[in-house]
Amino acid sequence: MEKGASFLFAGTKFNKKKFASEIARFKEKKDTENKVDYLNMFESVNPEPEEVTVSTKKRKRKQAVSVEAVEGFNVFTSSKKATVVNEENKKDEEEDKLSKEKKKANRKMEADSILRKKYNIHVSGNNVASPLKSFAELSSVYGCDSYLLLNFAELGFKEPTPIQRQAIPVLLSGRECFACAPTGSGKTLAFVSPMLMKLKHASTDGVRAVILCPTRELAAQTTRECKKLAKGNKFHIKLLTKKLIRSADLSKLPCDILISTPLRLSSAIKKRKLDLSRVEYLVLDESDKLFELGLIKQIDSVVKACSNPSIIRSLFSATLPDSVEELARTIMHDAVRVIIGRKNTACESINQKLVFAGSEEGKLLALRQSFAERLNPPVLIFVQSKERAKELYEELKFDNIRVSVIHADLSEAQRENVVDDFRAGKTWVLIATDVIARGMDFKAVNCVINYDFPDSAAAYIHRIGRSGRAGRTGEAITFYTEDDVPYLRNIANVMAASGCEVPSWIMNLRKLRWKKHRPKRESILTKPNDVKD
Ligand SMILES: Nc1ncnc2c1ncn2[C@@H]1O[C@H](COP(=O)(O)OP(=O)(O)OP(=O)(O)O)[C@@H](O)[C@H]1O
Repeated sequence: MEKGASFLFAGTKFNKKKFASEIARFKEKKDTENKVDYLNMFESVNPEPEEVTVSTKKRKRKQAVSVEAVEGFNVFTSSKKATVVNEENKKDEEEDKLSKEKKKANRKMEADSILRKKYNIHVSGNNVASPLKSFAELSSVYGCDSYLLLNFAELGFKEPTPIQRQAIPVLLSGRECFACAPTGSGKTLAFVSPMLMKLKHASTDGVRAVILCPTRELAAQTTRECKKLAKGNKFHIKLLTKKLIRSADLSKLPCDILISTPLRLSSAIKKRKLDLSRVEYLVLDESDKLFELGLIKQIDSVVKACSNPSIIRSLFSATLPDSVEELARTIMHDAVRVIIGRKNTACESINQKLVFAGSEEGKLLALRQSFAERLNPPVLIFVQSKERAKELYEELKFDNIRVSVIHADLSEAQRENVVDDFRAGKTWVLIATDVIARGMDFKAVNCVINYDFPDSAAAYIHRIGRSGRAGRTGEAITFYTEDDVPYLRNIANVMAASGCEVPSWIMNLRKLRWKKHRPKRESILTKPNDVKD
């Protein structure tokens, strides 16, 4: 049979030349009819619903293209159509991809918010990185070197604490950060680990990261913690001491991480001993303390000296007043705010009590009585001045308890020894001023006694936070006299917010705007100072 001839005419001789024009007309009509029929049929059999998923649409278009290709009529029309359909397919694929991405993003957002709810993590800011499910994610998601995870394991850290879950990914994602989390909740690791991860290896390119701490003791402790976490990597981690400033040409000193108090660092900057223009990370630990009036100039000079435009700054504290946040925002870019639990509250694992002692003499009696009944060392006692610290030490040193004292009149070495002895359990009771109220991590302090009423709610939170650390329980006893009653309500609010019982009469007191409360108190000494035993 001749190619293209109809089956009906098989065996019949047909003069095609003679009937050429009719054939052409007939064929043309038939083509169109066929096509219309086919399309009509397709539309009626498969009416497209108003809302169809992108993939069903695509399938239909694919079917349409394949049927047209089999029919083989009008090559130009169908190839043009195929191009249009191909473009539509491409668009569909893109839409498909976008919708999948959107769904994935929604699922991620849901999972993030479930995790945040579980750990009482509150964040504000755009595109905040997901909280960590485990430390293992540091390696699977962020490519963390194995030494760091080994160090966590060696230190017995199995799970990240809530602040670590959120602040670490925020910092690793290159964002600046305000972080407020309870005392003893692992903030140090939360800012040191991302720093170590980002710095990757030791270098001799000058200072690359700076951590500022309000006191020498805290700076020394943070240096030790940094070194423990960096074990296995050869980072140069330096505590800025007077000796170091005197002895070394700091500009040539290999130093990846420099830890200092603001005063020491700003004086080294002033003497042009230090170049901080390459600093990539700046952490202000106990940031609200650093932003207090006395330190603000020094902080300002450090912030200015860290002039690298891509620097990442972060602020960490257990207390973060709005005024400090406002001030800090002026120097930070697009910072993420991470709050664990409620801002400015005490650690919930501390059992807090208020004790009316009547007078100064009453306080000493109450203290001796409580030690006679039950002394559960280590115990930390806070007083409001170094003079009072010395007086209380004089009273207690012959009481057959291993007591020691720390205040600003001791030399750096003496202070270090006192802290070491207390850590080692050689002393049971340590009398202190607020110099060690912040950040100091004495592992298992069982009880904090506020012998003198604290001068602010923040001071209260930090003082009692020396116990009940890393999930342990602790006890806090606050003595008060008539002089302190007007300020009781402020402390009672902190107690109530962390779930402690407070007598209703205290909650009914008028709330005072807190001024620094350091009333002049009668001497603690029961004997004149010059009478030697
Ligand atoms: N993931 C973890 N698991 C268990 N313990 C941890 C973990 N991270 C840190 N710690 C331990 O918790 C204790 C408190 O940590 P850290 O001193 O960093 O607290 P902090 O939040 O800075 O407290 P503060 O507000 O008083 O300065 C330390 O002894 C530390 O070793």
